[in-house]
Amino acid sequence: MWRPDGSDLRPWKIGVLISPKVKMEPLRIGFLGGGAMCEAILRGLLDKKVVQSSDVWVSDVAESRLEVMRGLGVNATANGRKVVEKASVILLAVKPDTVPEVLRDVHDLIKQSQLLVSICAGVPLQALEDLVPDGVAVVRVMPNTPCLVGAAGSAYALGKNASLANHANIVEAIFGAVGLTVRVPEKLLDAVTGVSGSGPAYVFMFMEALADGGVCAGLPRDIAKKLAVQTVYGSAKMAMENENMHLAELRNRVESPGGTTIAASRALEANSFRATVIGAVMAAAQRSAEMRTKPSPF
Ligand SMILES: NC(=O)C1=CN([C@@H]2O[C@H](COP(=O)(O)OP(=O)(O)OC[C@H]3O[C@@H](n4cnc5c(N)ncnc54)[C@H](O)[C@@H]3O)[C@@H](O)[C@H]2O)C=CC1
Ligand SMILES: O=C(O)[C@@H]1CCC=N1
Repeated sequence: MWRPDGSDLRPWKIGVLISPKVKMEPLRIGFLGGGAMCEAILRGLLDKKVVQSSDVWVSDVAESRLEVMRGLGVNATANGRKVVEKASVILLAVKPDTVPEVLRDVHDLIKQSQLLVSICAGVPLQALEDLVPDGVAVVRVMPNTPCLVGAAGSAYALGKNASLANHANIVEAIFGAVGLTVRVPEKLLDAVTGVSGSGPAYVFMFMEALADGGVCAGLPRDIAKKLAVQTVYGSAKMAMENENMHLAELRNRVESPGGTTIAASRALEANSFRATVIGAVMAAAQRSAEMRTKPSPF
């Protein structure tokens, strides 16, 4: 269950809550890749005190990223092998096309007692399992950048060696501390990427356009931005607090007969707003599926 403030979601408590038989050690997390997502997850975990900074190791090839990590008080190194030696959970957070070389470099160090968690878009469990020693548990997670503020939406799928009682518990402890988590069959992770993995970008774009609309209608930019962001935040809060109500019902309550909102809704429909958003989700989901065979050229 998601608790927006992340309270009482420390891993040992999760272990007790979900399965009284599971006794979990404090997490030692090793990130391979210290970029934007590592930072978002890590800041969220440190903020919620799910791990101590001394129990976190991060490797990156960029010195500038290692500096950022040292600034967070965690152990930072250019050597991924040191990270794997220390961690109980290895969190793979490099770009998808870098995954094979990064895992080959540490292959001989990975033990069956460790869990590999990959957040890399489009990289299948089978490919990950082929890159680690036999029997090692692997979980694929698709989180999103709101990890940073404890409001992520993450979905995960368990690999063939990962168990519900143990490995799902660990993943829930990590990603549940920084937002909502759901378990899905792996085949749905491309769709998840289209909705929530990439989703924050569409929402930021929408807020930007909403603010621009305000400026177009005469508002000063700072006021337009504040109102646009608050409107998205307040609407999301209402949708969460009325989860049994259809989203169209919430919309209809704003649309007074003959009023301003229905005029705007008509303009949005005339410009295929919903079809455009659905098309964007499909484009991201298709790109996620395609990344298995066509990696990024960049
Ligand atoms: N950015 C997002 O919103 C989301 C990203 N993801 C996934 O997370 C992964 C990371 O994405 P970002 O953090 O956005 O990318 P990023 O480019 O910010 O971070 C990747 C980091 O890996 C480092 N790196 C490159 N080669 C390395 C190596 N051999 N060893 C160690 N580090 C190395 C880079 O220097 C960089 O700092 C990707 O696979 C992406 O698909 C998943 C969900 C959301
Ligand atoms: O754009 C990307 O490929 C990554 C995966 C999900 C969000 N960002």
